[in-house]
Amino acid sequence: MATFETHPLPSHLDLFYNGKWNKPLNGTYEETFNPATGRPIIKVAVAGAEDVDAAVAAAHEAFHKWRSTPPAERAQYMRRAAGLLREHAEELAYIDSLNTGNPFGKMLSDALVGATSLDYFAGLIPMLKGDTIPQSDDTFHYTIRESLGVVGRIMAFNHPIQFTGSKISAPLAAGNTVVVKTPDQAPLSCLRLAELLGPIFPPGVLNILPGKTECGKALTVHPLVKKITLIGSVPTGKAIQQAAAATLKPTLLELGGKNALLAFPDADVEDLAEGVARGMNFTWAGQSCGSTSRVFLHESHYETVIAKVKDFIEKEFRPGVPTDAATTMGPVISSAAKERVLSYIDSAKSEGARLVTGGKAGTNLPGLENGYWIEPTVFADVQPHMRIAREEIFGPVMSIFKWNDERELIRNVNNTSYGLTASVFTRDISRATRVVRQIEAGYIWINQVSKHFIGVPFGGAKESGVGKEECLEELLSFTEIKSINVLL
Ligand SMILES: NC(=O)c1ccc[n+]([C@@H]2O[C@H](COP(=O)([O-])OP(=O)(O)OC[C@H]3O[C@@H](n4cnc5c(N)ncnc54)[C@H](O)[C@@H]3O)[C@@H](O)[C@H]2O)c1
Repeated sequence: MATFETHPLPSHLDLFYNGKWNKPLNGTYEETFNPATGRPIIKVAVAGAEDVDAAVAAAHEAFHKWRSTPPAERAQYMRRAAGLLREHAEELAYIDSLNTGNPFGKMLSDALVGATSLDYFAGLIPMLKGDTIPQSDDTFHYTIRESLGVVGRIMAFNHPIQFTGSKISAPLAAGNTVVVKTPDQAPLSCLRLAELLGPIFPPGVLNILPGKTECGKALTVHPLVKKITLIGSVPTGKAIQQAAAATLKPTLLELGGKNALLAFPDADVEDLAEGVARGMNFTWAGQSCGSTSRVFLHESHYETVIAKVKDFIEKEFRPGVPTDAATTMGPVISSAAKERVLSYIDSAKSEGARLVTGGKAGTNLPGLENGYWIEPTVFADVQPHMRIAREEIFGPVMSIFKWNDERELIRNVNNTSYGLTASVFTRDISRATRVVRQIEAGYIWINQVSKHFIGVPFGGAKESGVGKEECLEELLSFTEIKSINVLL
């Protein structure tokens, strides 16, 4: 098992901007916790509005040189960053599992996703080109793509190193400088990332601020921040869009979901049961925006599949020390999150849903008794009016519905203001193709769940987000088109 000795914590706990470590101007440091034990790990700086000013000024200063750096050279910087991330993936994964409670094995893949993203966007840099537009013989019209300036990137807590590695990639590739606000609850891996990657970029190009809401708000309203992006909840997305309106700042928002899995009678029940269980992402206690937390099973296989899902979950997902490579399930992020999830479990019971498995908090594992543990929980016979059917829980709680009429199924699936992901299980490709057209969601799987594929646009419909990531469109969204008209 990894330990502090084999995988040390970051040695800097301050703010990284202008190519160096800076103390927070208000002198504030706060504890960050290990959610598996409930114990504090170490105190970390909390950036305030004045620190944001200083970091943005440094990023603005660096912008003019960075945007003029030849594309091939920019790509080299990014490939070096990808290589370093890969080289240090184990250590970053260890820090993330300590600070988020997510199991080490999966955090290792997270770090590698960050590296892949840096390489992918480095490779896309040649796509930052303009057009020529035919008009008349005596004129010449063309466009160029320009970088925006300073980009603010605000992070959610569930995949800190993956998000930070991935989300700096497109804006940096497009010639922007970046100020990252780390997740409130889990800043440590981002600080280690700053130690590793910060020095390889020119000062001010990559800036990383541990901070909380005040830091996010200050970035959002700052006039020198030319685009603000968020991975977070719908209410935060709305607050950011409103605040960004004051400077007419474009936003890129990756928000929450209440995603549906639709199972048709011809689906293979073994594959389906595994897909239902895995789609809930119990490994990180259901804390994934893409989790298919609403499962619609056809009446013909309803009880059979429920029994198989229960078996699968009880065999597959067991709490354990998150830094241990064999652990398959972690806790939720905080005691507040634990209380919130438990209130949903209570509401499901009182509203008449049937508890299939789980439902309890806590674990007896030595040393983990005070962590924020909740059993993987499944409710069946859920009705559309119940709270667990309507609200994003962001915890290990799945709702199963029974259906027998396709039109009513689609109506219930779309009866939500969210629209992030969905999954359809059927062996009939014609039916799958017809059904996915009717589902109001931005990212849909057929006969699979959860996976992202670099290059395939990821982003929500309806209130689940604005804009697409992980693709060429993301790169282009960090540029602006300038049109030039020449009289010959
Ligand atoms: N669509 C996606 O790709 C995606 C991925 C992961 C998580 N999420 C969503 O994120 C949420 C869970 O993450 P969370 O609890 O960290 O979300 P959150 O909305 O509470 O916080 C997200 C970030 O926003 C900052 N913030 C909060 N209020 C702000 C404000 N007024 N102005 C500026 N910044 C502000 C926080 O400090 C934090 O860094 C869930 O809803 C989940 O579905 C979405």
